[in-house]
Amino acid sequence: MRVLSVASESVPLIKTGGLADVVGALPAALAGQGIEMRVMIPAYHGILEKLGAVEEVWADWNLYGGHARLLKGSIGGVTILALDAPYLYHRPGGPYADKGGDYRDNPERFAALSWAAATVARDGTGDGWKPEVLHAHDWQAALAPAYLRYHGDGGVKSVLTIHNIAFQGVTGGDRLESLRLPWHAWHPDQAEYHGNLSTLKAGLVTADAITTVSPTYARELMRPEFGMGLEGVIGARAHDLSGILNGVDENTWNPETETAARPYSATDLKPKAENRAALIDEFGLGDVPGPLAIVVSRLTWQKGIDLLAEALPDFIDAGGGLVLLGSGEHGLEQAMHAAAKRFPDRVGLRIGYDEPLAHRMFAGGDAVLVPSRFEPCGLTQMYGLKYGAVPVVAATGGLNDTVIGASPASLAANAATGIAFHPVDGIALSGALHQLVQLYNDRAGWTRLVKRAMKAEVGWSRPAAAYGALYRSLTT
Ligand SMILES: Nc1ncnc2c1ncn2[C@@H]1O[C@H](COP(=O)(O)OP(=O)(O)O[C@H]2O[C@H](CO)[C@@H](O)[C@H](O)[C@H]2O)[C@@H](O)[C@H]1O
Repeated sequence: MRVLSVASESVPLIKTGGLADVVGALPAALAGQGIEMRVMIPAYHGILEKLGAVEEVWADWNLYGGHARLLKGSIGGVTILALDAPYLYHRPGGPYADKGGDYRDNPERFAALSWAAATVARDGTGDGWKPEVLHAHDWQAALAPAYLRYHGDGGVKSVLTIHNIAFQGVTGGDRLESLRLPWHAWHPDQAEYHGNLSTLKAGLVTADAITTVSPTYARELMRPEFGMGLEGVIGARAHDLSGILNGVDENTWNPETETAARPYSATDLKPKAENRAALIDEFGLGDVPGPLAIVVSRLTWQKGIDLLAEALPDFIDAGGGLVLLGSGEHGLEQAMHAAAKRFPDRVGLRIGYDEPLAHRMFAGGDAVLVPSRFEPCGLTQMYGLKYGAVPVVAATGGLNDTVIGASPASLAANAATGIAFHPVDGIALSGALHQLVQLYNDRAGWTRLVKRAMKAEVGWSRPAAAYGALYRSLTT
């Protein structure tokens, strides 16, 4: 089976968040299911250089205002279709924004990506490749299923995956025509959204199947607290919605083959203790008698970083330490700067984006904190499991599906793999950090917990089988 995956980012070419990890990992994961997946992304500045030799497989003289070409290349064994439209994608800033804020033509930039995807899915590419399924990710690609529905699908089925409902591609209704949507799409049952247009909604009402990245988030999305205005639309499609957990790329995230730190395994944890000491040195901390917690995250309200700032003093008081890597909202960066200044021996901070450092942190940390207010799936708690950095998570979304929280019962049954707290507020997080210190201080019990976490299944084989089954159910 052939599947065209279309998204705004994919590792190793371009990444701003977890979406890129998942889009980049799917093709290799699905190859084992007999599925040939090609990935279509915009050819942002610098992408073609990374691809090397490319072949033109489609072109359009007027794709939302210019001449666009689809260039086939490959990276890491994955076939990439890069949409080369410099008038849309060659910008000095990031993929969505620069210092001045979001690009004003984002709706058209990603409509163009969606249009190209729908067109080549329907008609095939110049090298004779035609998919049976188009798999679109998030609002940036969500118009692709809509174009198939409104302009003819040529027998191609569509799947739309929601990685984060907070981003809905909302724009003015006056863009209906410029986004090549028909007049009948301007309707509350279609793309109209409270007097505006939502590209995500357009995809949600037109895709043959909808997925999101965990079973718990699939259920949460139908509730007003999580659906962010789209709960009714999603509820109406409950029969076509499934939650498929993300996996972790175990070639990249594997303590046994780690190159950024000393490699280790569940049967030989000694190097992990050396990594811990090296991490404490790297951040210039003093003695940390309790657990050394890590955070690798975008610093946003979603990720509960403000709750962490609130709960931190008690944790430090109980002997804990924290190293944090991330960037994001100014106020949250300031709050973490203040904490690092207040507890220079126990709190280390690195504002920025640094993958090798992230590896060193998981390899040396005792626990990873993920206090998210909502979390569709979450990847860092799974890296934490794999690396024996025990996850301390809010019991929401995919965090709820991947971590078995410690309780007297789950510990006695030898089942716990982390700590889960609810409700998602500073008091409950403080309680969870208190539990972390207690568990850590029972050294034999702690080692058992670390080893159990490291055995949790977080790879791609199960999710890949679920996607394979979904594609087959649509095409047979
Ligand atoms: N400063 C930094 N330096 C280095 N690496 C950093 C970093 N900040 C973040 N990262 C990395 O970026 C990725 C973030 O992925 P997440 O799944 O945790 O969240 P995100 O909210 O971006 O993704 C959304 O999509 C994904 C994919 O479906 C869902 O898992 C998630 O719940 C949803 O919110 C991880 O690989 C993490 O290690």
